[in-house]
Amino acid sequence: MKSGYVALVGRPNVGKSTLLNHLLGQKLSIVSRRPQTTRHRILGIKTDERGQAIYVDTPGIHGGGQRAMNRYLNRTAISSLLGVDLIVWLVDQAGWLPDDALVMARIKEAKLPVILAINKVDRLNDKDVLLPFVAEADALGMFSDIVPISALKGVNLPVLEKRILALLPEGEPIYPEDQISDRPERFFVAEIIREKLFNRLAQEVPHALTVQIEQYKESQTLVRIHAVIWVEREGQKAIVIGKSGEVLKRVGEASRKDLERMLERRVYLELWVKVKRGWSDSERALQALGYAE
Ligand SMILES: Nc1nc2c(ncn2[C@@H]2O[C@H](COP(=O)(O)OP(=O)(O)OP(=O)(O)O)[C@@H](O)[C@H]2O)c(=O)[nH]1
Repeated sequence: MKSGYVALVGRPNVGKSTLLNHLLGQKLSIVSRRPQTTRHRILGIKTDERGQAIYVDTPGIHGGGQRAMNRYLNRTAISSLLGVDLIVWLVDQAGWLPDDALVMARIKEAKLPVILAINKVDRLNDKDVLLPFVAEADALGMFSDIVPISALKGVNLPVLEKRILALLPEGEPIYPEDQISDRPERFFVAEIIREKLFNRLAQEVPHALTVQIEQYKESQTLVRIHAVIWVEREGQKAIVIGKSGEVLKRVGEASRKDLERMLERRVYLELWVKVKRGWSDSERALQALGYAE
């Protein structure tokens, strides 16, 4: 049997969450059209007869931006390379971008086997267009494998998985076979609420928003959840609440539906919107909200 840790790295929006969800066959991390929605390191665990691959989903390693949230994201991305056995680097079929140079530098430092997965090839009518990119990547001499994939359509994912397992060390499974994550349920609860907010408020309240679960009480038939949505300004609070509370009501309803499905129990969900000025730019506020490592 094979078993080990696989770091999934790549710049924001390249399709890491989509790939992870597809490989695991479950919706674990948030998928969004907006970049930088994966703030947490999520372990997705896939066990089959060949072995166990433990995926570490890293927030995008990217340049620019000196704010605390960006620093946090960069730190987690780098620390997620410590202790892994293999790196899968996801890039877009359109080619390298300036940010990719940063990722490349990190990966070289890590001195681990690297698979380059070229994603979104479903966007290409003529696959030959990829050849120069593949040749250029190959010439770098830093990849164990180069695999074109479509995370969205599931193209070539069995090949990718096969290569991943081939490169993992021999070993017995580290986690129980039926475990798919190491995150507590309340983490997924916050992620689901945040996903509904992002879906609803796409343009209006970008990253200045986070969800904190203040209370999580379960009985056999019911889960009572009390969540606070933190924003940075009064104006954003008004947007999240909406006219006569419309937005918040819809977000609550959509979240509750998903939560009841996930938790297989009735859910009583209470949402509050609160203002904490400058939270995304304050290391201390980030720690208080659970973004500390
Ligand atoms: N056409 C196409 N679109 C894709 C593919 N994979 C992902 N996408 C889309 O790309 C966007 C970003 O995907 P995500 O999976 O959220 O990207 P991510 O890398 O996890 O992004 P962050 O959370 O910002 O780190 C979404 O709109 C996906 O539907 C693919 O293979 N083909």
